[in-house]
Formats: sequence, structure tokens, C-alpha cells
Amino acid sequence: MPERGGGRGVVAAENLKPGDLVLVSRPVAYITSDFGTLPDAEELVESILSSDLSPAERAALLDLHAGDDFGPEDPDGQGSGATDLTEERLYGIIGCNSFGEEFTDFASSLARAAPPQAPQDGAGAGGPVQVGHLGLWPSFSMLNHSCCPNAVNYVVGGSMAVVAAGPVDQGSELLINYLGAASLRPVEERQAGLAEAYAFSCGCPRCSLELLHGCSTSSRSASAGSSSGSGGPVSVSEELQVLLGRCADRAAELQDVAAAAATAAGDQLVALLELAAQSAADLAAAERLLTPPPQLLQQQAHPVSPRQAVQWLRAAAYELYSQRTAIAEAAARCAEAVEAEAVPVTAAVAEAEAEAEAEAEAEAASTAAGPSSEAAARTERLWAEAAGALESQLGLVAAVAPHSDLHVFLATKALALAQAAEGRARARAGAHSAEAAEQGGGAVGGSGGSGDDGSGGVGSAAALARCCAVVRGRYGRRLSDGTVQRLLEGAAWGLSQVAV
Ligand SMILES: C[S@@+](CC[C@H](N)C(=O)[O-])C[C@H]1O[C@@H](n2cnc3c(N)ncnc32)[C@H](O)[C@@H]1O
Repeated sequence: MPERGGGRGVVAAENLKPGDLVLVSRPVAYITSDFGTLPDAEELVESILSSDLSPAERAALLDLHAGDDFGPEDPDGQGSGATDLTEERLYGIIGCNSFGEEFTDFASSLARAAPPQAPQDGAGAGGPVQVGHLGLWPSFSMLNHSCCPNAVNYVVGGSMAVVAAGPVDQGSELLINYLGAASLRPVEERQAGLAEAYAFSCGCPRCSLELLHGCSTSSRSASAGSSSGSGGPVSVSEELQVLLGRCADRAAELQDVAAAAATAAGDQLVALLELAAQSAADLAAAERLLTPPPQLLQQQAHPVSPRQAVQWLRAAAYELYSQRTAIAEAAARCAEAVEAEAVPVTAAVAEAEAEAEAEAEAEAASTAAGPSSEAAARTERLWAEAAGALESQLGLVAAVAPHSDLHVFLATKALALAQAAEGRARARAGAHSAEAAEQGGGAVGGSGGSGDDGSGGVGSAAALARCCAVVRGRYGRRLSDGTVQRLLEGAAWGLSQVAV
């Protein structure tokens, strides 16, 4: 594979399906750090230089690509030409081949925790041990990168597992994502990141399509009020940058609104609804901007379905999708708190409510159910919006980072939202029927009890089936239901530990 730096890669020896194990690689070097932190390269270099490497481990290290400044690793297919494991070469090797994360694989770490019990505080006795880590795994290091990978890797107990993340034909190259979460950034940023860290330019079909589309000009101004003005043609990438810039500004605002939650629920809800409207408008603008014209798909060197192309392009606006979910969720939570009066409203709102109360008392008989059912309907509408936003976000992640930890997290979150919606529907139906019975009313209809109530999400049975498929595509197709359940518990716990 001369087009790949170092010249080597891994191809499938047989047809593969998602969840098929490709390889398990033992580390030649592996160090850990506190949860949420990443060990640095110097520590890894020190640990290697001070360790007693076996001749085989030393040869495996010397065989790894160290960057273009160093000679070919395997010039004649007979193993490394290099014999000297200098500090400089080690830095090159670590730069090109190391893999690290701020935490270990959540879902599987809970499944591996002994004795099996729900963790109370993350890393307590019997719970999973979460650590940051960095290491080198020689056979894993033969895998090249793609921004639309067909394999996924994760560390379990210090070993690196690589699993097919989609159907892979025999003889096709297996490709993983080197970028982590940055894979959900626009092409220019991905390319810059890969050039800086690994000194190569990614030519994957997603990059090619996005570059082609990003260089094209948009005659319509996607973002109302965009700094690029109206009328004249503007580049799609520039327009997208404007939208992403506004998204970043809104992120700070969202934090402020959330911080005010404890004292100003009523005002907070108004502010969140305003943010929700802005983010929905910007997302719609991004979707218009990122819809590929049919002729663009025909120019693609690698054939790609229109559906896949749309998702690849939209993934450049991932930030807008994830923010839309975060705002919708915050608004729904806030509406629920307002509905339950679980948090105090502001003085102004309280005053208005007191006045309204006097009036309301007069009409109590006719409107008793009115305000509360209105509030309940608003809560449900906002939760349905949150579920819908999450579905869109999940679709993007499934397209560009299939069976990644993020994919598992989001599928688990969608399941939790669907279950909560069904729980609320049952509780409301129960409360309603109890009230009706108390008032001597007749039978109450079962509306809203199914969970498939037109919300943008899916019912909990479908969400659970999807979770199981995502987990089996990551950890193995033949896992028992019990193990899958345990992995899902780990993912749900992981969700509470990291923001996704
Ligand atoms: C972990 S190694 C992968 C194996 C490497 N090809 C070898 O022969 O040792 C990482 C290096 O592979 C090269 N590489 C990985 N993915 C690539 C891609 N999509 N296109 C070009 N080069 C790539 C880059 O030089 C990178 O620094």
C-alpha cells in the first residue's frame, strides 16, 4: 500500500460482518493515569526506556512506522531495517502509533468488574476501574485511518481489540478512526489534525465528497444574518463556519441559562425555548447547505448512496446536532420542573401566578384540569423534541462512527428517553384515572400509553433492540442476552460519567 505512510495496512482475510473480531493485540508498552486525564508521550518513552524489553518486543517496536524522517521500517519485507531504538525514534513511533483515552471502555469495564454490582460512585470497591491510558500495540499499529471507518477499536484490560464495524468484503482494507471525537468536525479540521499528528492527507470517500461539496459555492445564503452577506456566491465551508461559530456562542449561553436553573425556572424555560428556536433554525440552514446536489455524487470516485452522502456531509455540522439535543433536553427538564413546581419560580412569575390564582379560583370547576394538562402537554412536547433531536444525532454517529463508544452511549440514551416517556405516560394515565375515579367520572382513555406517540424518538422496545444491535456490533455478535444487558448497564453508567 504505497499510498499509506509506512506502506502497510490490514485487509480482511474473509467477508466480515459487524461485531466480527479482527484482532486482539497485546501491548508492548502501556501506562495509565487518573480518570479524565491522558498520560503524556514523555511518560511512555520513559516507561519503555526503563523497561526490560524482550528481543521480540524490541523488534516489534523497531518495526513500527516512525514518520517520514526515519527510514523504511520493512524495506525488503524481512522486518525492520532499523536497529537502534533511540529516544528520537521512540517519539516518532509513539506519534504515529500510540493510542490513548481519558477513560477505559465504559460498557465493558462494568461487565468485567468483579463482583458484578452496580457501581455507586464510579471507581468504588467492586466497581469498574476507570483510568486514562496510553500505549503501543504492534499488530494494531498496522491499521490505517479513514473518516468513514469500517472497523472499531477499544482497550479491554490493557489489550487492544479490533472489531469489524460494518460489512467488509474479503480483500478490502480494514480502516479505523484515528481522530476520536474530532472525526465529527468539518473536513478542513480533520485534514489539519491528521496532517499535524500523522503527516498524511486523508483521501477517504467522505473527505473527497466533503471537499468537493465544501469548495462548491452556494447561491442561497444558508444562514440568515450570516456575516458573508447575501446575494453573492459564498463557499459552503465558509457558511458552515458561520453556523458553527454561532453554535459555539450559544454553548456559552446555554451554560449560563443552566447555571441559573435553581433560582429562575420560569425565566430559564423562556430562555431555553429561545435557544431551542435559534438552534433549530441554524440546524435547518445547515441541512439545506449540506444537501449534496445529484451531480456531485456522480463526480465521486467511490460510489456512495445519496442517503450515506447526506449523512457524511451533515456530520460536518455535528456540533449543531448535539447542541440541538442538549438544548431540547434542558428545555424538557426545565418544563418538567416548572410543571412539578419542583424549583422556585422568579418573584415576578410568582407574583403573576398569585394574581392568576385568585382569578383561577373563580373558574376552578371549569378549568381545574386546564393549566396542569397544558403544562404536561408542554413537557411531553419538549421531551418528544429532545427524542427527535437525539435520533438525528444518532443517525450521524451511526454513519460516520459506527459501533464507537459514542454510538453505544447515544443508543443507550435514546433507550432511556423512550423508557422515561413511557413511564411518564403510564404515571399520567394512572393519575388521570385515579382523579376521574375520585370525581366519579367514567373510564379514562389510554391515550399516550404506548410511547410511540408521534414523538421523534422510537418506542422503548425498538430502542432496546437497536441498543442490542449496536452493542453486538461492538463487542461480538454471539454475546448472550445477559452479557449484552450488562454492557448496556455499563454504557448507561458511563453516560452519567461523561458528557456526550
Ligand atoms: C499506525 S500507522 C499505520 C500503518 C502504516 N501504514 C505502516 O505501514 O506502518 C500510522 C501511519 O500510517 C499512515 N496512514 C494511516 N492512514 C493513512 C491514510 N488513510 N492515508 C495515508 N497514510 C495513512 C500515516 O503515515 C500514519 O502516520
